[in-house]
Amino acid sequence: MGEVAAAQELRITEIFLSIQGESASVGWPTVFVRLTGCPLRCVYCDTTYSFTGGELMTLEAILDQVEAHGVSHVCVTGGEPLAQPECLDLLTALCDQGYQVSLETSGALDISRVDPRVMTVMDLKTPSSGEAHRNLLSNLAHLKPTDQIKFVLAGREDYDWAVDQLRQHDLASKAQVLFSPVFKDQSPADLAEWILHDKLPVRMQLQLHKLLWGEARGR
Ligand SMILES: C[S@@+](CC[C@H](N)C(=O)[O-])C[C@H]1O[C@@H](n2cnc3c(N)ncnc32)[C@H](O)[C@@H]1O
Ligand SMILES: Nc1nc2[nH]cc(C(=O)O)c2c(=O)[nH]1
Ligand code: SF4
Ligand SMILES: [Mg+2]
Repeated sequence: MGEVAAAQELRITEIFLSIQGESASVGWPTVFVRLTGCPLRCVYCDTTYSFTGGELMTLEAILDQVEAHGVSHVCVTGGEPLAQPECLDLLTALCDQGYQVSLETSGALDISRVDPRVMTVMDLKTPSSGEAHRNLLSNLAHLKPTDQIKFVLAGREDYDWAVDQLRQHDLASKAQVLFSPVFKDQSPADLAEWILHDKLPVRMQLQLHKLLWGEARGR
């Protein structure tokens, strides 16, 4: 190494402005920073284009691009953002700049070192995703009441499994719990009826950006 430490770089698929379509921040104008790469392969994944490619960017260049969009909410997603260790420094730098920062993560990587100012949205992968064996249950101990535990569901088996997880781990006492249908693979109306029938303490979610714009990339 020379005298000056190498600038930290992250591999980035895209940075774009949109309406937050998921989570408890739904509806806010938000800058999305989508990190490249994911060690999971959920069968329903709507972002497979983020698995490879991307562009190396310095932390400084990312912060500049975020700032240029001029809004106060930032969502760090992917791919699996925590698969790049430098993501932790990006999250802290965004918080230091005063943004309201959320993180979308698969729940398969350790969240214990995520800056406590970040709102973490942690997926618990359902059986139909094919990746439920990757869920890191030790993450549950690191969630704050303002964080969210998310189930993305396709079919009654996923639903029954999610209800079981909810009760077994008393999830509603740890964070807000979100139930969201896999786009086109789960009837939202059926999901709503199941939740009401069981009077579950969960928030149902539809992906607002897909209602607005379909499956367009960078939205
Ligand atoms: C693309 S992932 C990126 C962050 C992280 N890898 C994860 O899985 O949470 C963001 C969110 O989109 C959800 N998602 C992906 N494909 C979807 C689909 N077809 N329908 C509904 N939600 C989907 C994921 O379950 C996750 O909650
Ligand atoms: N509008 C919009 N909102 C989102 N919230 C989470 C997203 C994601 O891909 O993680 C996402 C996305 O891709 N678009
Ligand atoms: S963890 Fe997220 S990005 Fe990775 S395959 Fe699953 S939904 Fe897609
Ligand atoms: Mg998305």
